[in-house]
Amino acid sequence: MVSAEGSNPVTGGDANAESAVSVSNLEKEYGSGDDAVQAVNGVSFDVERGTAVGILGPNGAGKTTTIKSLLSLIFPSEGNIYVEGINVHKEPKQAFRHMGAMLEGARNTYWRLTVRENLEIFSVIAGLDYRERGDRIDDLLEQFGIDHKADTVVRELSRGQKQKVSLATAMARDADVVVLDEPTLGLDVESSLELRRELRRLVEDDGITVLLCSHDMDVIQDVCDRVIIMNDGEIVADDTVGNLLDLFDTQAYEVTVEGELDDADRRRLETAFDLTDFDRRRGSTTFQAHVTGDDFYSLVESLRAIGAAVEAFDTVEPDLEEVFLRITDDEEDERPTETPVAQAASGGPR
Ligand SMILES: Nc1ncnc2c1ncn2[C@@H]1O[C@H](COP(=O)(O)OP(=O)(O)OP(=O)(O)O)[C@@H](O)[C@H]1O
Repeated sequence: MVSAEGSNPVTGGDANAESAVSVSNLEKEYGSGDDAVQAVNGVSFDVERGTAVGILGPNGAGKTTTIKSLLSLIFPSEGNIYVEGINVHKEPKQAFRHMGAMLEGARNTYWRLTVRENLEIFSVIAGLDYRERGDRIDDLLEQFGIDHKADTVVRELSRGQKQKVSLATAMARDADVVVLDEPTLGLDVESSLELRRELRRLVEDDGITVLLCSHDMDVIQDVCDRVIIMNDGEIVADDTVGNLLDLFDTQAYEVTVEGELDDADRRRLETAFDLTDFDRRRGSTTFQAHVTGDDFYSLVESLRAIGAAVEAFDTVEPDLEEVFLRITDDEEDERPTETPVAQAASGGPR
């Protein structure tokens, strides 16, 4: 597993004083006996104050279970979670004073109440007095661009507006740590971009710590400093977005050869090299070659040997989606020692 530089693994269940969030050896098993499901298996990570961390993973990876444990909505089988140094399961009320949550589908708001009433409730919970509340609510309405909807009931808002109210209520609590589950789900491009900008602003200008779970890689790439990738209840990568992209940088090439490569040649090449995304059309064949160093030259030799004239070799710039797919595919293939992730974890080349 790749570890984020500068992060401090937590051991023995102690809170890490430097961290806004500290999760150690988290385990959660649902059910029992033959029906038992190990949803989370030994997950540990820290989130530094004033940073944004994204949790990515395929369906069933254990992301929601981790988030729900953090919000104390479920009790883990093992492990400890601290928010601002407070154990969320032993002292949930104290921990909640520091936390705001935005759950998928704006489920953390009261849909029958108006936007302003929702913000009132959450600022009362936050302990703000009457005068502070008025100012805070006006600020939030303006900040999130929903002041014109202040007296509308949440149920009647668009999806994007509901998401904004949901984030505003999380902020009404004056939270230090905001936990978000699929914050941009169902939003149009413009609203999604706006919400991403707002989240980044909260981190950079207000020093808020953000932990967000999303299937939307663009959101994670735009908002987060660091990404944790989970698979099968475990963390399989944990590093800065930049480092994870670097890990796969210049390791893939898009190769275009003249002619439509026949199946026998394709199979021969695939046996020797890691090739993907074959596309035969209009008199040429394109594929991606995941090769490094000497393998690159061997591939050129092999193409020459089968008489395939190379039209173009382009470096493929990986995005987070590519990184994610390759890391989780490698896990599925149970070939961890051959992956760049495993190499990096063992101190190998990056
Ligand atoms: N209440 C429950 N009872 C039994 N099993 C559960 C329960 N909740 C989750 N699971 C199982 O635990 C595993 C992890 O689920 P979890 O919802 O945490 O994954 P996830 O990464 O959030 O997935 P998704 O992206 O689909 O939301 C899955 O195998 C799921 O079926």
